[in-house]
Amino acid sequence: MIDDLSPEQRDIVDQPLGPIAVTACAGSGKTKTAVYRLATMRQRHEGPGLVALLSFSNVAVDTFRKEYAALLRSLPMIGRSSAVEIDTMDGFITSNVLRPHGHRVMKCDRVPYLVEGREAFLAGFKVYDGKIMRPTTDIEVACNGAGFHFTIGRGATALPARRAEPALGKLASVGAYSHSAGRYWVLRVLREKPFVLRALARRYPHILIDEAQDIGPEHQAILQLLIDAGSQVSLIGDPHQGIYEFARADGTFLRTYGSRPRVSAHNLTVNYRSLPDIVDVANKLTKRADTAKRVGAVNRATAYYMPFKAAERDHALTSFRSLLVAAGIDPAKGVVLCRSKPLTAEWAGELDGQGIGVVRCFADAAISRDQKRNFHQAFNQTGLAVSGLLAAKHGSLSAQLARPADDNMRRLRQLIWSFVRDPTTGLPSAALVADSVWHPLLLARAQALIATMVAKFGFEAADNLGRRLAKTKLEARPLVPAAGLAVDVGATFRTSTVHKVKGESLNAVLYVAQKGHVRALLNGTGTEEGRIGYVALTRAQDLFVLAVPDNCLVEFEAELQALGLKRVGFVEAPVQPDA
Ligand SMILES: Nc1ncnc2c1ncn2[C@@H]1O[C@H](COP(=O)(O)OP(=O)(O)OP(=O)(O)O)[C@@H](O)[C@H]1O
Repeated sequence: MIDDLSPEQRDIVDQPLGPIAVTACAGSGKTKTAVYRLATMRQRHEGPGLVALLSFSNVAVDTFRKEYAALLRSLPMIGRSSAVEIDTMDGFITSNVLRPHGHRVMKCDRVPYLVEGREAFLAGFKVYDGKIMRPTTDIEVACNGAGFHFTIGRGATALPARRAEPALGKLASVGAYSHSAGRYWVLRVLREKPFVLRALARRYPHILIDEAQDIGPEHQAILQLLIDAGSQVSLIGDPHQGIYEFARADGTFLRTYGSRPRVSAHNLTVNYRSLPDIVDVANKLTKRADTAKRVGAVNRATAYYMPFKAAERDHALTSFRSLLVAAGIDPAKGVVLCRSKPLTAEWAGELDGQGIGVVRCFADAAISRDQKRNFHQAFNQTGLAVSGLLAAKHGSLSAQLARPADDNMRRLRQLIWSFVRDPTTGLPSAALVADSVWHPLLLARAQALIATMVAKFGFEAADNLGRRLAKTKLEARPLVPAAGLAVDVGATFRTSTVHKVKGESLNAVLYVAQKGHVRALLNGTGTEEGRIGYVALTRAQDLFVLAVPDNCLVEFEAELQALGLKRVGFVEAPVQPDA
């Protein structure tokens, strides 16, 4: 069954059942290794319980599910057992602990639900930070050994437990929790209700965690409880790709796990994704000696740096396009990566959002639908807006829409989907001038939608819909520029933050760096900023271009060249034979 694995992958897959730790380089086939390992674990595990494969993004989980299903189809001898579970780490703890058992510590009379932070009813849930009242959903909970440490706000102001815990408890009493509070409640369930922990460890005797460098202290504490209760936990990941330090995930668990007694440690050192020049640059950054499986064309560089002027974005993009054409890569496959969301929006040509509160949510939904073509996001944003037009007691509407539990909720979901989909009768087009054309249409249609929800679904509307739907901060311009509506996707590159493309393989990458990002990249993977640059670099299969602000080029040029990057200036696109 493991013919198409490399020897080092096969060795990992073939290990006896029991905890293992795999430290791997970028592009080393962790996905394939994890999926095959899951299959052999399942095959070897006798007795009750499930084998779980957990990761940290929905995209990774979808990929694992597809690849595992394909593996099962191609290998009838391992049976079509369904006794594996593939989920995100948060999905796993939500469905196994929070939803079935959260009420035991949250003291609520309903199934707990996640709030995003913008739901209107949250206005009634605030906490005093010693100076001002702040939203309870802004409380960050950190696991602090056997206890917890609470902070709030951008400055991470410490919040005493005597204030934080009652505030979290009040929100929990209506069933609501934020992302951060969710992990707090899970830990409390597992620590305070030992029978839940025992049952969980029995149900999941083997757990394999992918992207294990992203395990933060709270997830680690949850896993440690499971290990102590008898689960065998294996980790696979790349410590150089740890880019969730804001969630205090610094890769320590993965780096040290292999030295624990009874945990066998392994490495993956062959990069199947990138051409050798790119792997060489990656090796210099990580001080590793990984090898490239692919072979590059003679005399063609694949890793470049390119000076650019901040005010001349189009010029830089044209140069990137020329490089793609010269390398024989379809320009539509080029991806522009940026460090931050605002920089990404700037390079994608997006304008700032408009409106406030509920109207801002509707405006964001129109932009998601008409510019980003992301209908799912548009639906979620509309759900949030609609819940802001209903009485506070319907605060869990967005969560219910995401997982409709009965026919009534399914019908409502359809109604809201029709509103989202149709710019002529529902959510008005983002191409309309926001304050004078888009807003009056939205006002009438959103009020009609709420009237239907009241009459046919028994909801209660919020007070003063007109005020909630006011046109404050809408401007005399469309929500998106006319060009942003172009369906000609070939003309524009996909633009993304580095975080969003983690785990992906991309043909060609333009990493748009600011001065600090270049410095961090050159310094290697010892800092999170450096690891973000490393993740951007290692997504590239055939071409990597680092865009460096021209006013700091002199400072960096020698180091860029020492790293193995070649300088590119403006390159004319060769004339196409069929042009
Ligand atoms: N044994 C193999 N032979 C040939 N190709 C392989 C092998 N294993 C993996 N690959 C290919 O290598 C590429 C990279 O694999 P994958 O995306 O799983 O890498 P990864 O280890 O998750 O990388 P990263 O952590 O950088 O995202 C994929 O295209 C995959 O099909």
